[in-house]
Amino acid sequence: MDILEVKNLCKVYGNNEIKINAVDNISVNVKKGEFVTVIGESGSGKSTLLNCIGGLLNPTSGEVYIKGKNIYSLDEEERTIFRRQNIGFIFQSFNLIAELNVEQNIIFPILLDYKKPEEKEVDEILNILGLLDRRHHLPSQLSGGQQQRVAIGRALITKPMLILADEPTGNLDTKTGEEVIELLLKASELYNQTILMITHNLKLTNYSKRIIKIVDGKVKVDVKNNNNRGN
Ligand SMILES: Nc1ncnc2c1ncn2[C@@H]1O[C@H](COP(=O)(O)OP(=O)(O)OP(=O)(O)O)[C@@H](O)[C@H]1O
Repeated sequence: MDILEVKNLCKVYGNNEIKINAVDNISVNVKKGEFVTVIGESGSGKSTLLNCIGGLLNPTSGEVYIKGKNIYSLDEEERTIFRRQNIGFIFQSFNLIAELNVEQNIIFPILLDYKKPEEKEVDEILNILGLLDRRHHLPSQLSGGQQQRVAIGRALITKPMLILADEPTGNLDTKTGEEVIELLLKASELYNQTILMITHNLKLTNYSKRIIKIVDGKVKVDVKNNNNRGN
């Protein structure tokens, strides 16, 4: 079964006078374990698409199935719980909580579900992301690349099947960006997770087997990349 099915998705911003078809009838399927990069010019609709897929932004029409569940058939509260349990988000601005240390930031999503984090699993994530010796540091005491690794840890800790990443390397230099993506792939392979990642950095598409190009809210190209290094 495909982990993600997007059917005839549309998102229109504005009203009759100024109407923007930000996502214009997109249908796309993604299999479990796939790493897909999403590219396209600024304003082409990439973030809108990702936010609709992630249940953060209600589409105007169309359907999003995750693990066979139509997420927009759920009410808001059900969707929030489903999202927390099944989707990990990584954003360009790391969105860490300044007052919490590395370990506390990573386990935060588990605490939100009133669960107790497994020490072994936290150590495993810290280890794979190279953060074991930073576990008690605050975000302000970390480099950009380290902060993004914490954000990745936070996205992975609940072992969601789907990771949605919006320009995760946008605030990092090229080398750090590549290192972070390599760690993201290593970690997600461990849990057989599916990743949909928006990037402006075409070099990063080399890591993925599949590239989707968005033009004016539509899927223009959906190709398999033979030159992949990751996955
Ligand atoms: N809240 C909003 N209200 C009105 N229009 C919006 C809103 N958010 C986005 N848009 C418009 O929708 C279109 C798609 O925007 P979106 O942010 O999805 O593009 P993007 O491809 O992610 O761009 P970028 O690469 O610059 O982040 C753009 O024309 C944008 O101006």
